[in-house]
Amino acid sequence: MEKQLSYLLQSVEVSRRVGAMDPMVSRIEFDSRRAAAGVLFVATRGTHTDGHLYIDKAIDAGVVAVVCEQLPQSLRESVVYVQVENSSKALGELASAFYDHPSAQLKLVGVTGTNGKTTIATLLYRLTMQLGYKAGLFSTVANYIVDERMDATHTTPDAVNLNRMMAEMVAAGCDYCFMEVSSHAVDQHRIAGLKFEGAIFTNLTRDHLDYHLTFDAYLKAKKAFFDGLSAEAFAIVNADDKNGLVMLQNTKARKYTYSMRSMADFRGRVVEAMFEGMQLEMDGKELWTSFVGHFNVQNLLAVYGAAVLMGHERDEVLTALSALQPVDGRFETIRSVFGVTAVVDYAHTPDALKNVIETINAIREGAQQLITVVGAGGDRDNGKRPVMAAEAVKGSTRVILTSDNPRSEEPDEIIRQMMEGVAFADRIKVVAITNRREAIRTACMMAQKGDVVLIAGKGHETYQEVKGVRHHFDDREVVREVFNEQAKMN
Ligand SMILES: CC(=O)N[C@H]1[C@@H](OP(=O)(O)OP(=O)(O)OC[C@H]2O[C@@H](n3ccc(=O)[nH]c3=O)[C@H](O)[C@@H]2O)O[C@H](CO)[C@@H](O)[C@@H]1O[C@H](C)C(=O)N[C@@H](C)C(=O)N[C@H](CCC(=O)O)C(=O)O
Ligand SMILES: Nc1ncnc2c1ncn2[C@@H]1O[C@H](COP(=O)(O)OP(=O)(O)OP(=O)(O)O)[C@@H](O)[C@H]1O
Ligand SMILES: N[C@H](CCC[C@H](N)C(=O)O)C(=O)O
Ligand SMILES: [Mg+2]
Repeated sequence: MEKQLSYLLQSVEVSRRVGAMDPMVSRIEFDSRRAAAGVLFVATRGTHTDGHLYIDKAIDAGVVAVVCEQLPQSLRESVVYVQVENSSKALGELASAFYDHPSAQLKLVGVTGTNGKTTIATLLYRLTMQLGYKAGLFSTVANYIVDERMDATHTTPDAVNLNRMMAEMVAAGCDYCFMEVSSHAVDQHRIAGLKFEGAIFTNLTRDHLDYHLTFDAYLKAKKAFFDGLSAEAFAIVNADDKNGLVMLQNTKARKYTYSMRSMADFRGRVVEAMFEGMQLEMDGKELWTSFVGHFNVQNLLAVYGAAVLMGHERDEVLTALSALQPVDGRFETIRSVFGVTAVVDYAHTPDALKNVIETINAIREGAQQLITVVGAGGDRDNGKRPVMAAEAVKGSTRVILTSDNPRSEEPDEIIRQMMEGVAFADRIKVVAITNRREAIRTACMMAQKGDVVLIAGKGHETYQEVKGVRHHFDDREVVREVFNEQAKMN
């Protein structure tokens, strides 16, 4: 597949062009290490370095054209230079044009917010497939083209990979595509040039302040997604979150809300809750679902609302919702033969942790203990560490602080920072066990019949990242291992 440079540039606002040739472009790359003959190199500014520094290296590797924000001081004759105001944005637009605007050939729905994105996007994908359509998915856990699964490296891939995979979805006959839209992706224009049919907002609470620096900047990144929607798109937001309506302030899209508390276009409430699931009332009808927790009612309302707005029949959607199963690593329960329930959950923000703990406390019986095992990621927002520990202590009988992808940091230092959030009087409830396997083992050993062990933060992850190396690690495997040993010892 090749495209003429002039064709690609029709989708971009060009400030200046140097070089009269109109070469054929075989690929678009934004990393000079992948540059080669026939490539169009887009120089983008990053968080560690600046792609503009590698323009000459890319040319040495044979690229035919360079898109950049600033022209190099000395220009070479073998290439065409294209100057644009924002090259990250241009990258999205060029990638979209290169793959023949696949997002316009799909009904594309994006989900943003601090928590719930993976859950909602995955459930929409599964529900749509269940209704008989072909669909694609971009999520933190995995990407899908119809039934074909691919590991995901990011919550939202870069613009080139996004458009490449969307083109594959089109070729595979997909009508729909569901994707998570992370705040990083909006900020870095990974979604520039995409045509969205709909957008969903879940909630906004503390996370990623290492990157965005202030909560306001984080909010603005999420809102920019809604500001960029077209008038034909729908925007559906959680009215129970205080920033839900803020997302709708400047959007041209058709506006809808969902809520468990107030008047909204899509409403729902819990009739009965237990570990196995919830009986819900949605849109005036009752249904059984295999999900637990108030936050999942909000997630299911978002799924229901979006499905209805995409034109599916309400009753059919409710029937399909009832058949859906929880997403990998989200409130996954494992029972021991001694009546201990382990819950493995991806709660890695203070708000998610609070919600999961409240959910467990609402359904466990009073006399039983909740033992929480939790850590906080290295090289990520360190301000959330003490708050996560405080949330864990508030709702649990005992807490074991441990490691969760320390990355380049010292695990004990992360735990020390978490411990700072624990009031002196509560320290008696808390122990630190740096080795996550030992932490989980200890929690399972401490638990008695009827107790709940919450293992938070890693959910579906199958690795522990230490000093740049990913070691195989799976919370669920460790729990099963310990429970099996206990069963054998008996
Ligand atoms: C902080 C961040 O988001 N970084 C992303 C960003 O890279 P960067 O800004 O660090 O890039 P850089 O290293 O400064 O390089 C700048 C430019 O120079 C180019 N370069 C660099 C070196 C060279 O020799 N030649 C060259 O051309 C690079 O290709 C790049 O275009 O752009 C890259 C390409 O799109 C991403 O892979 C990378 O994600 C990193 C790996 C990452 O960890 N991102 C996380 C934080 C992230 O994106 N998370 C979100 C949300 C997670 C969630 O809550 O679910 C996600 O969507 O996954
Ligand atoms: N609507 C919600 N509100 C608050 N917490 C939620 C909600 N949905 C899920 N959670 C909690 O957040 C965790 C992560 O959920 P999910 O993976 O769906 O979120 P995400 O937005 O995709 O996260 P990430 O930013 O890491 O991709 C869950 O394991 C659960 O504890
Ligand atoms: N996508 C999020 C997930 C964090 C999950 C947690 N296990 C961690 O590694 O911090 C991030 O990269 O910040
Ligand atoms: Mg996600």
